Amino acid sequence: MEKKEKHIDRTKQVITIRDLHKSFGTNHVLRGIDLDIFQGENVVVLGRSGTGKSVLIKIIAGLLKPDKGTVNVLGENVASLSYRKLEELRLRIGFSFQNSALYDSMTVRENLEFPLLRNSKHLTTAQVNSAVEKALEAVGLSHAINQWPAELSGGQRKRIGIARTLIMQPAIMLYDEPTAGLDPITSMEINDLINEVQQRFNTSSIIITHDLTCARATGDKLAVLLDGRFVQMGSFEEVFASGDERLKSFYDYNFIT
Ligand SMILES: Nc1ncnc2c1ncn2[C@@H]1O[C@H](COP(=O)(O)OP(=O)(O)OP(=O)(O)O)[C@@H](O)[C@H]1O
Repeated sequence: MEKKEKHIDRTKQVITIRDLHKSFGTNHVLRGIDLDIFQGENVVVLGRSGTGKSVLIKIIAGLLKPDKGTVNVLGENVASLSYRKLEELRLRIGFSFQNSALYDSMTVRENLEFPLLRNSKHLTTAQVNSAVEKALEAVGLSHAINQWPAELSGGQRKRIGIARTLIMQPAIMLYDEPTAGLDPITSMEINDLINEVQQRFNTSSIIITHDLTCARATGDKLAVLLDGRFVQMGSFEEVFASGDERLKSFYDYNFIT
């Protein structure tokens, strides 16, 4: 799918990170990260395994505490939030993690209802049904509502996982390796879905990936993490036209025509 016209609102900063540091013992993982993400913007984070990409998104979601620096998400300084405020903030962040598996013992409908019933107890049955139908429609799987996860393909399960996240109407989506383990055609469909979610719900997203086709298809901006810092930041074309040897050394990007 061609990228549609983007609606990035550069007056609305959704995530602002300054001089972020994080160590585990002597392992100094993040060594001064700066990042700005605007409303409606998709940012792809690239980097070798173990460079701290997951640590970064866990800090953004308040699951890990920074050692130094500031992380502002949706107007809140994450490190200074009380437990209750952090819970409220997390409800506005959708996680599509590799291991965010569906519950096999629940139908698709029940999987989608689960986060709603747990977090929005005041909703009527009609409101829950409508939210489930809307989320399934957004991922193109309305017909799967009564199916079991085991009856779905890997790509369909990924879509249902994204629908389960969308049902909470997040302002920010965090995708951790969304195309990992999927064939190229299914991967392209997930890339299209990431863009559709961005267009339709005006979300800002961080997409962690090793898949350069995904990076090119979904990223308005790419940030390349190396040795705890972003060493490149820009559009796909800018980053890969840079001729940076550090990129060439670990990405065989010649397969992209
Ligand atoms: N809770 C933790 N305790 C101790 N060390 C951790 C913890 N979480 C992450 N690390 C370390 O931080 C470093 C970065 O890990 P992280 O999972 O962020 O890498 P990544 O870039 O996401 O890798 P991959 O691409 O393989 O998922 C690794 O050295 C890891 O061992």
